[in-house]
Amino acid sequence: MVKAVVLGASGGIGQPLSLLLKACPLVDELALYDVVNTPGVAADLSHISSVAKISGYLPKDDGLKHALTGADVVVIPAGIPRKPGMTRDDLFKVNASIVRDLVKGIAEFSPKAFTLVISNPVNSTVPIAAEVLKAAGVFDPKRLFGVTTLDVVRAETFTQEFSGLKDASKATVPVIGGHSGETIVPLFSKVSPGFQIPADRYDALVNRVQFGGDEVVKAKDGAGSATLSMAFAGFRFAEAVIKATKGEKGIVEPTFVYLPGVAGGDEIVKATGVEFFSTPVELGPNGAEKAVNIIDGVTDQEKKLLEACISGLKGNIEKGVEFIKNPPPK
Ligand SMILES: NC(=O)C1=CN([C@@H]2O[C@H](COP(=O)(O)OP(=O)(O)OC[C@H]3O[C@@H](n4cnc5c(N)ncnc54)[C@H](O)[C@@H]3O)[C@@H](O)[C@H]2O)C=CC1
Ligand SMILES: O=C([O-])CC(=O)C(=O)O
Repeated sequence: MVKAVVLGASGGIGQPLSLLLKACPLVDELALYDVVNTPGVAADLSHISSVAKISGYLPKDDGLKHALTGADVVVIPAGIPRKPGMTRDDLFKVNASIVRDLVKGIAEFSPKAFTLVISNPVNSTVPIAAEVLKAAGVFDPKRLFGVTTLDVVRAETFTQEFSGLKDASKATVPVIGGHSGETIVPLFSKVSPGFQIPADRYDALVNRVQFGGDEVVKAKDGAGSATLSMAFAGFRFAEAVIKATKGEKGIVEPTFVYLPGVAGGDEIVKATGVEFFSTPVELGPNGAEKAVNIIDGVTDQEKKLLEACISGLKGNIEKGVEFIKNPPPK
């Protein structure tokens, strides 16, 4: 039995993500929670003739508690998206407390659930989630993930003309670091099957992966950021976690984790100096089984990208940790 929960289920990401989870035969029960509109979204999805039993909750009548009780996988796309001219960090003011409060609910009602954080800024919201779980005494680093899959999906898509693959998702194009601008580091030297990026296209391609989110924000012109591609990516990662819990072997996806709590993570902390980092992670029945170090042997160009990534990431992580350890006055 797998119970999946979406917190922020009525939003631009939440609705298509809930649709994909409702259609997934691996999901037996799906609970939707949001501050608005969940009864309608749940009623709509309930007419779909798939396996998952669906329910929708609002904050009233202990909605969060009922949504989370018995959860195996909780996906969080709650919070405001960017408008043109904003950075992801500009979302911190609003989204930090949204994520904090939802994760407090997870700590109380479903402390063993796999928690997948989509809400931006991921570089800070995941450290916030970790600190909340730590404070409640229920933090298991193998069960907390920042969802950076959209960066990987973009990298696969934007390199398709070089990989030559009809189905770009069949390529492995590792993207590591964090999830904003220069903290996003595609490792084109580590693609498989091996293919070459022409030198004169390298900078533009790196930039497109790092700032792919801006492309969508600009095109939506004030109506939000990536939602459909994010729902695809969020579902891909959630499905990978679910398949791994069911015993499927060999599933490796980049994700933003607390490295000291994951096997192999210390080596990456030593190499990067940061404790939260997105790296390919082998998934298993208990979540993040192993953090794979793919930094060794990167090119000089990639080393430079990593330096910029790490200096940006440090501040983002610190900001999230501080938000819980030394909360701002109300
Ligand atoms: N990790 C990633 O790669 C990506 C992350 N994002 C982020 O995902 C978040 C959501 O984006 P959209 O779905 O486009 O925004 P949206 O505004 O369309 O939806 C957000 C939903 O969250 C709900 N919400 C707000 N406060 C809540 C609370 N306390 N509890 C439960 N639900 C609450 C809202 O009612 C709304 O339905 C944003 O922070 C965005 O930046 C977006 C794309 C990619
Ligand atoms: O750009 C944004 O704000 C949303 C996001 O994280 C992405 O599309 O990668």
